[in-house]
Amino acid sequence: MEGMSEPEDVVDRETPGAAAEEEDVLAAPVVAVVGRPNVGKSTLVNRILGRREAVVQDVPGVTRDRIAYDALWNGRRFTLVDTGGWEPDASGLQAMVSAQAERAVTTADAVLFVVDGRTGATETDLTVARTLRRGSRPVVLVATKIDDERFEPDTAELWSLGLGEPHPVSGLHGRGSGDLLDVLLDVLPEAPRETERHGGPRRVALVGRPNVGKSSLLNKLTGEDRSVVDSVAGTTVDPVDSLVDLGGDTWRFVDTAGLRRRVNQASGMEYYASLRTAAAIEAAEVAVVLLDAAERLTEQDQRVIAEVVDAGRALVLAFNKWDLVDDDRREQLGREAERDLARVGWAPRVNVSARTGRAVEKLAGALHTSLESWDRRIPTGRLNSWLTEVVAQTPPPARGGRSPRVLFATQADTRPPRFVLFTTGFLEAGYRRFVERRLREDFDFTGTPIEISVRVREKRGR
Ligand SMILES: Nc1nc2c(ncn2[C@@H]2O[C@H](COP(=O)(O)OP(=O)(O)OP(=O)(O)O)[C@@H](O)[C@H]2O)c(=O)[nH]1
Ligand SMILES: Nc1nc2c(ncn2[C@@H]2O[C@H](COP(=O)(O)OP(=O)(O)OP(=O)(O)O)[C@@H](O)[C@H]2O)c(=O)[nH]1
Repeated sequence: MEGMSEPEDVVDRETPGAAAEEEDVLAAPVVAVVGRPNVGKSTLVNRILGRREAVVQDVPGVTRDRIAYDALWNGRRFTLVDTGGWEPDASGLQAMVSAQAERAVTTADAVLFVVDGRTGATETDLTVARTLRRGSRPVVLVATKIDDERFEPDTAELWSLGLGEPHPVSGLHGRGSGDLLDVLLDVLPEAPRETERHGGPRRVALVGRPNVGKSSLLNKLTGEDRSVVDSVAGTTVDPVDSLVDLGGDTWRFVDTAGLRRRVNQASGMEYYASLRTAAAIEAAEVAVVLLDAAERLTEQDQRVIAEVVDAGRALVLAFNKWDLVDDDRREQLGREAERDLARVGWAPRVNVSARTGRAVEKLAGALHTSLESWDRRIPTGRLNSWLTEVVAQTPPPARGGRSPRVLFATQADTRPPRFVLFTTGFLEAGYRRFVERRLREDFDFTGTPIEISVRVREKRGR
């Protein structure tokens, strides 16, 4: 930049157009940036983006800990996901960064693992490296803050992480970032992620507050005698999944080790339990939130549900312990659900009993329904003819004497369905909710959250 050592301009200055290229954006492979706080992730991301900071996912409250950007290098597009922004917590830092790495491994096509090149590898870095080595995604090891060649020899030590060659860069000045991106593109899959989606069983998270019967249900689903496959006792970051045959399909219940090892649920493990819940949801495509039908719905139930929705995963609500539910309780539960579960009125519900095995096969149907909605794409043409009609019937409310016009819409993504409305002005949240309700009525999005964002288009001066 300011005449420092070999400044590199890392970004092609081509600006991606809005709607016409939406498909390309979709197909772009995903690169997750993982690393401890303060190692220079954000600086590196900004360097790669040329400080354009094109926020793709700008819906507040939806992606608290992940921000995705469109990036372009040598004519190839990819989506860069900055997984930073954790509040470091003295006791939990290692676990948090590890969980973040686990998510990256399950959700990204490649990982940029960022280590402070001057500090060297810390305990946390070693733990993360272990997680990344176990995953199947290519990892590019980045040693940051190498502002000039004097520091370069220090980075050799990072070979010890077992992730191959460390790539020294200076996010601040750009040094080495071009080479890094070349290496990254080499390991990135050419094919869009879509092609990968059809391999393997679909991933399910079984979550819920303590004592709702998660272990019991899992045991029912897998058979009580199924041996615990995890051999590393006492670790909290090992994701161990269970394969479950249900309704003629095999499902991968993710991160179920904690459910099997009761010993881990001793006192003081609440923090880890919540971390696990978050990691399982992130790793899954659909979450079954288990509720205790015999008891009142609680705040904690609501929180778990909100976590699933905020993470953008498909959702199934399962009321467990149905063997304890009599007519009175059933009526009461109906009222509670109407009041407390209105926000997820779109989620399929099944009433099960882990104890008796009642209706557990019905879970399969609900899982399929939710996942189909989660995957659903409405072609742009159809979406727009529908939208024209909806807007004509009920135009957006005027603000300051003017009514914003809705120009067109596109479904920018699936899993979950994300829609972008292009408008001439601000659209109130109420109107967005109205559009969501109509979308649900007309296109059946049972079981999936929907995101709607609005882009205000500049006038073209005519
Ligand atoms: N000298 C030097 N300092 C850097 C470099 N990259 C980052 N830093 C500094 O390191 C500090 C942390 O950088 P960030 O990019 O915010 O680190 P981060 O990993 O995103 O941190 P979190 O937001 O906590 O995840 C800042 O003070 C940066 O200015 C670099 O290449 N050289
Ligand atoms: N009557 C009845 N009891 C059940 C049922 N499912 C689980 N329970 C009981 O509820 C209690 C909690 O079940 P768990 O399977 O340990 O619940 P959990 O959600 O795994 O609990 P944590 O490990 O604390 O998170 C146990 O006493 C179970 O026997 C059910 O369908 N009917």
